[in-house]
Amino acid sequence: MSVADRDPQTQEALTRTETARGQVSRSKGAMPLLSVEHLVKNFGPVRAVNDVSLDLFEGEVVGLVGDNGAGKSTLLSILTGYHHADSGVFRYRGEVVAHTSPSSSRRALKIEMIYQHLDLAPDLPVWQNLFLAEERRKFKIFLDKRWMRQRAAEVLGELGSKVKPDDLVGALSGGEQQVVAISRALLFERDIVLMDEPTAAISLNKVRDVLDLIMRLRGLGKTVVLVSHRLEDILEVADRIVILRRGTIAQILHNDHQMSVSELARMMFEDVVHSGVGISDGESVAEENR
Ligand SMILES: Nc1ncnc2c1ncn2[C@@H]1O[C@H](COP(=O)(O)OP(=O)(O)OP(=O)(O)O)[C@@H](O)[C@H]1O
Repeated sequence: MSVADRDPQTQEALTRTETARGQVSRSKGAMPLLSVEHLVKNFGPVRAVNDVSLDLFEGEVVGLVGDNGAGKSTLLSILTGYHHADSGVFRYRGEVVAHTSPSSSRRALKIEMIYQHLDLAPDLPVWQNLFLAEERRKFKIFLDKRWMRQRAAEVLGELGSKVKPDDLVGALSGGEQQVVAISRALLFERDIVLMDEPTAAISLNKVRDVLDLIMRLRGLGKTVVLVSHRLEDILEVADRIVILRRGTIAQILHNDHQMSVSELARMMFEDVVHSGVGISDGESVAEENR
């Protein structure tokens, strides 16, 4: 598509990505928290992730968007160690990390994944859910319940939640359960929180709470990667928006909070990578970042 074929609204939005490119360049001095370089993942003949390079910085919210099948979930599942990349490099604070498993994701890359269907045990209280499989023991034998309850109360407080450590998870609302899942990131001092469609399964009036929670995490210096089909949520909270198309980063936009949902949707589906209007394609932006 030529520049002349593009409607004015889209052209205006595209021009704004020039600013995105500049902003990313200006952050050149900052060391990325996590860099992925040239990630590739094939499922048989399907290339789900195709040469993806991306830097994540401390205390930013990155919205990851794309059509169905664009590769969003696969990219997240590589970051969580659930899937292995066929090739690619991971750097945490500049150091190359051999990232091969969910445990290396949590411990070496400091990533916590919040799944859409929150992976919580409804019959257990909040504090037990928080420490599930990572309980603290006294003298290596007895569960240190007092300490765990106290830590649980502290992190819930940091997130500004009214949820109590002894509340039964099954009795909490969807939004409150999100708080519990996210609390684990604080408890175990993860740096990066990946969220896959966190607002898809909750009632509309609780969406606000989840978006506030994301902003609170950002305020605490955490990096959040948010995958969502609700573009209005992405536009509200993301600092940068990464558009994936057929496994490739098509664009990285700086969110100036001026873009409309329809503009972003148009950019998701419009083939602009090779349009020659100076739009930052993923690879060149990632290169600039380094
Ligand atoms: N386990 C798998 N086996 C085979 N193909 C897969 C597998 N997981 C994903 N794919 C394929 O990889 C591509 C990317 O899928 P992925 O689920 O990552 O996309 P997505 O952007 O998350 O899509 P959606 O928004 O629909 O969840 C698709 O073509 C999909 O069919």
